[in-house]
Amino acid sequence: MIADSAGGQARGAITAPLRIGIAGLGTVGAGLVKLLRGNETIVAARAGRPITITAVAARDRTRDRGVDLSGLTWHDDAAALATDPDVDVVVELIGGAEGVARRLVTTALEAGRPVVTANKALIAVHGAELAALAERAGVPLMFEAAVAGGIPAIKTVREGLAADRLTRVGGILNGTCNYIMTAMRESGRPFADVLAEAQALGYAEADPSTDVDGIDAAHKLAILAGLAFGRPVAFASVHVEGIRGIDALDLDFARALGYRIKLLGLARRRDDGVEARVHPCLVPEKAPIAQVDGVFNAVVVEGAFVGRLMLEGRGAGEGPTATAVAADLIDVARGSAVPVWGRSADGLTQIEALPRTAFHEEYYLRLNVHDRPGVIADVTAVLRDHGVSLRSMLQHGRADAVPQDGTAGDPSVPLVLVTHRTRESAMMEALGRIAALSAVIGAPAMIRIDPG
Ligand SMILES: NC(=O)C1=CN([C@@H]2O[C@H](COP(=O)(O)OP(=O)(O)OC[C@H]3O[C@@H](n4cnc5c(N)ncnc54)[C@H](OP(=O)(O)O)[C@@H]3O)[C@@H](O)[C@H]2O)C=CC1
Ligand SMILES: N[C@@H](CC=O)C(=O)O
Ligand code: NA
Repeated sequence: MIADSAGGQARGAITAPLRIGIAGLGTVGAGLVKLLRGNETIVAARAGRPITITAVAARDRTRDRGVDLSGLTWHDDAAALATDPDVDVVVELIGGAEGVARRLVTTALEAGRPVVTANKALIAVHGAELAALAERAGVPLMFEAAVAGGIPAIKTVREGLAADRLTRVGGILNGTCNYIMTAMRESGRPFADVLAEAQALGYAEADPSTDVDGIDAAHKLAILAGLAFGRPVAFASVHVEGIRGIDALDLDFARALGYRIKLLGLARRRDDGVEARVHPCLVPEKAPIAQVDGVFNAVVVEGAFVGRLMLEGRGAGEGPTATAVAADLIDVARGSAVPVWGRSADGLTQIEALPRTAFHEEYYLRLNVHDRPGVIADVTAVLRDHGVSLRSMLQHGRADAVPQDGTAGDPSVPLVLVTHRTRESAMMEALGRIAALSAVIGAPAMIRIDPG
């Protein structure tokens, strides 16, 4: 009986190994095999019994994964792990909100098997229904690796801070994007080169656009916000922007203004609802989060009683992620289980996040403008009309070379404006009008400013 074997240590009677089946033997799956074997004694001592791998599944049986799989049952259909009689706990490390990962997790929970997964897409999109399934079956569904890799983010928010009313959660939640922007800033290397490096290091998702378009960070933010605010956040309501629009010029201007650019996830409880969004932000370079570089993530939480805390650690890669998966397995082996969203799934409804028109921020704007008299007056007149107040302005010299739009006429120059706090609805309207000015070339760049 799974319930007995999973609850062994609590009753102090069962020392039989916890038998696990691993679906997915890529970066995380192979990393987990190495960790469980390399730290076998430590893991057994902390789990109260050995954790042994009995079965595995992946697509390509012939691929060398750098780990010895002899003696393990191989399943061509990963979903078969859910009903393998020699598997007590299913470990899902394939990825994706749909397809075989969803089928495997659903079938395993329906069959009364505990599940451990690193799959943020699955939990962010289907977390409410999976929580209900897990609760009905009375088995744990664990996903520490899904958010911020090796940082114990789930445990901290759901258990460590369970007594507080949390008001804010978020941070740097994607290692690939942070790695790319750090390298671009420090060495001026091109986006594509650094992305290829992040993929080779095992940081990126199977489809790296999930990382660079902000979706992976949004999955993690939706999960964190759901835990912090007690109800899952409807994933489709999370506002998402990635890093493709960040130009090397913006990194330089940010530096000149005393900021760094970070892709941040921000979820806040407000009187009128919950904000949940992912987008690049300028953060003051002295803010602790601005110092979090490379593959490192930072999880920031604020609560009425606890105040503010920030956890920092590696957010992606084999070792850190495998550590988080193994920690969940140790919890399952010990018989400790916490409700998926920190409270009963019965009647749990989703939160719809507020639309972007409700945001209220300071903004950095970069325009490419024809360098001719009256341009600044035209731009500032639009901002005035929409009640947007300017804090500072930067124009780097005069471009006396060829115009950037390739046409004859005035040369073009970047013009950078920083505003005071304003409603995003006003900023959106103003930007629409600014983009239509004859002196403005192409689409303006807009990046929000966060105190960090
Ligand atoms: N990489 C990281 O740093 C982190 C990843 N995660 C999450 O962990 C999970 C795994 O990520 P990662 O290890 O990087 O991914 P990889 O792409 O490295 O590995 C995916 C594995 O899944 C297997 N697989 C894919 N499709 C199928 C299928 N239809 N049936 C059976 N097996 C399949 C692949 O098989 P084969 O090898 O034969 O092709 C491969 O072994 C994802 O949910 C990811 O979001 C979470 C935190 C960090
Ligand atoms: N692709 C993700 C991996 C971990 O979640 C990232 O880069 O952070
Ligand atoms: Na984690």
